[in-house]
Amino acid sequence: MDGNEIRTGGKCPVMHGAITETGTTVMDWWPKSLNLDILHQHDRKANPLAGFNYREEVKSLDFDGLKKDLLALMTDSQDWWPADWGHYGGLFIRMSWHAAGTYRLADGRGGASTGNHRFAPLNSWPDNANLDKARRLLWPIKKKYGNKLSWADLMVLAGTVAYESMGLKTFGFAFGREDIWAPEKDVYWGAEKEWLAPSDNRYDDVTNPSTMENPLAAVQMGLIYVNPEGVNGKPDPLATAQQVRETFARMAMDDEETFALTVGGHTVGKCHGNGSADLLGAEPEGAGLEEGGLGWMNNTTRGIGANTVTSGIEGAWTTHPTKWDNGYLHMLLNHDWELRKSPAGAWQWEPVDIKEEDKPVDAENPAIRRNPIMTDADMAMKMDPIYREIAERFYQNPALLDDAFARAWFKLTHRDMGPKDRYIGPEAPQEDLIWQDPVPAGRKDYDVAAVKAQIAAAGLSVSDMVATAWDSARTFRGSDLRGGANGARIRLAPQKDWEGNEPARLTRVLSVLEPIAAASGASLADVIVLAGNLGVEKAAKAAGVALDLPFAPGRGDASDAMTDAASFAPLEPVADGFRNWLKKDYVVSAEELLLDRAQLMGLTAPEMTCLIGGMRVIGTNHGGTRHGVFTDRVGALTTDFFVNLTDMAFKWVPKGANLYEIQDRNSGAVKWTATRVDLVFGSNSVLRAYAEVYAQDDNKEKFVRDFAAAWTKMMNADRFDLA
Ligand code: HEM
Repeated sequence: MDGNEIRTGGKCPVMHGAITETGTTVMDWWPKSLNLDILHQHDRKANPLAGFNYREEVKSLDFDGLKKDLLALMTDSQDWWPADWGHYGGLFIRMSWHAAGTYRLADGRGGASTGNHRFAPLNSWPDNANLDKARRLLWPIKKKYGNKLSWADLMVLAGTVAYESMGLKTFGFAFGREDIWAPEKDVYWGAEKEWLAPSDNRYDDVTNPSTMENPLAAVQMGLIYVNPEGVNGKPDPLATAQQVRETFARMAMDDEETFALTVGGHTVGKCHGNGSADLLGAEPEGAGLEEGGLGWMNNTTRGIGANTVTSGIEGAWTTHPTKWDNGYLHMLLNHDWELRKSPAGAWQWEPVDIKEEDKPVDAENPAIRRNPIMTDADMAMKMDPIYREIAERFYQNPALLDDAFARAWFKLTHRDMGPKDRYIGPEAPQEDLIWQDPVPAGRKDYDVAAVKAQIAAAGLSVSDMVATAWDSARTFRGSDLRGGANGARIRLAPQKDWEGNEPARLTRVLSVLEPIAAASGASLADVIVLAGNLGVEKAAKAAGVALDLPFAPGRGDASDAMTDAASFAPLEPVADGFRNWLKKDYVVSAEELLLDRAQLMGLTAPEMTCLIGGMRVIGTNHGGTRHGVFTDRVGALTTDFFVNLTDMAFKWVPKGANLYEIQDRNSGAVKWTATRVDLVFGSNSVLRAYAEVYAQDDNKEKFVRDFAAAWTKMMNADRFDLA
């Protein structure tokens, strides 16, 4: 049935006029229109626990009781989904890893911190087959601990406790991941329209993994990482090694971490492919409602236990798959391996020759022994020279693997939680780790008013102060809670040299602010923000509005030693619609980049509008250009940007890809120049509606107040100590 049939009183006997299915939305009619929805996800109205403060409440969780219950659950096999060898550890670990492993460094999106694994598309990715069962097995625990335990925390904890129950000394665990209640709308998982479409779609050259489209990290649509059977399903461990290296690097893992994770991951559990994938029903999102939200059901034969089909590969990696031991490297390094097909028809490596007692027993019948297996990615750990060197080293000294794995597992599962101050619970590790971007606490006891007075007397321009504070704060992204003004990393490499930070201007401004910080005891991070606030207040005053921005001291200054310069590279802006700047060789549409950045910063569409309108009249434009200044009164926080944008006295004339002239419609005289980003606020129907609000005569002061609120939100975005 389609919409026309309903409206013409056609075939549908029941009157209903709402669009209850996607497929006929505005975005379908005009696929190129800006998806402002990404700025307004996770509405309070969709949250059944609105007003509930998870991060406070989880502190009173019965941590010990929960852990005991989880340990008991590990070996409490259920008839509806029996545990392999009577232990669910492998399944739960795979669930935790798949929840966390979608994280990618490039934009910080993905990862385990929101519980997104419950929702589409992730709940139905081919690679997540049968993890719906893992979540269902956890339901009694979730039910018991209720609101005090989020799914997001539980899914990561289950894998961590599984490792403990199998004998690994973990590096710790932190609670504090708050659940979302609807699928994320902002995450780009790839352009393919078909699951597991060939890798070639997302590489310029599939033989050169670094050419994978950014910000993607997985090699095919619907996979978390690489294809276990080889590049495009063709076994070749050396080629797979290259893809593993790139994929894990995009998840922020180096060679040793990647090796430790793969080896440690496959030290326990098994692959499932003892049957035919053709007998499986649809994935959860596409399955009939009688499946109760589960997917991949085999309703024709016994498709559980030893007959489960998940990846299609069949077998365990080690002799004792429910024990944390050195069995994986023992198996991998001491046997020759040959390619065979699993019962489900997947490529897998099996030992040419193996002693009977070294084989793992069947997952259900201990009287039968089965061949161990290696995936193509496992073989990469032996065949690739760099991984091989690590393999030999870790095999000789298993304690190295224990430590490397425990640390890498902790990083994998906590990377997107932000700084360690946000960790909750008795087992949260205290050690400073470089990937947490540590920042020491700054002083709060200095005389803020006196410092502000010194800045005011130092003679910096409004534009200098506002632009520097903005550049310091704008790296913040809510996706993994990195970046931001705290730490004043803008004075350290690599940030101080980023083109978008205008190094010459930055050096000049910092040379004024640094002595003020040093003399007062305030951190430079605080002084930069204070200067920005001062600039905004001056601009408001010039527009006739008295403004006294709130300021909370206490930011700290980070050090070079605790800054992993390489991992900051992805935070570099290549475009900043707020500062009206786009790297010259960047071809993506400027307004899409603006939207992406606003989403990462956590701004709503009205907040984004205010900030753009304010920046344009304050005149912070990159390099001091006049593009998009849009006012004759630069430096005053007026509503001129919106007034002039909506005034029919002017016409917009394209002058190149990104530039426009704003001409007087009658005389043709050029008044100002603008960029695409400016004009989107006059042309997009929604953004124009916002622009009109601020162009109205009665909202001049409201604009200043709204700008101030959005500005303050940005300056404090990374003040987790204030939350
Ligand atoms: C190098 C990339 C990796 C590849 C290609 C890969 C591939 C696979 C495949 C094909 C399976 C079988 C799934 C099934 O049929 O049930 C599997 C299972 C598993 N993987 Fe990985 N994996 C990788 C990395 C990891 C990592 C990093 C971890 C955790 C740190 C991990 C932990 C597990 C566990 C515990 C299982 C067993 C699941 C069970 O017993 O039900 N894997 N992996």
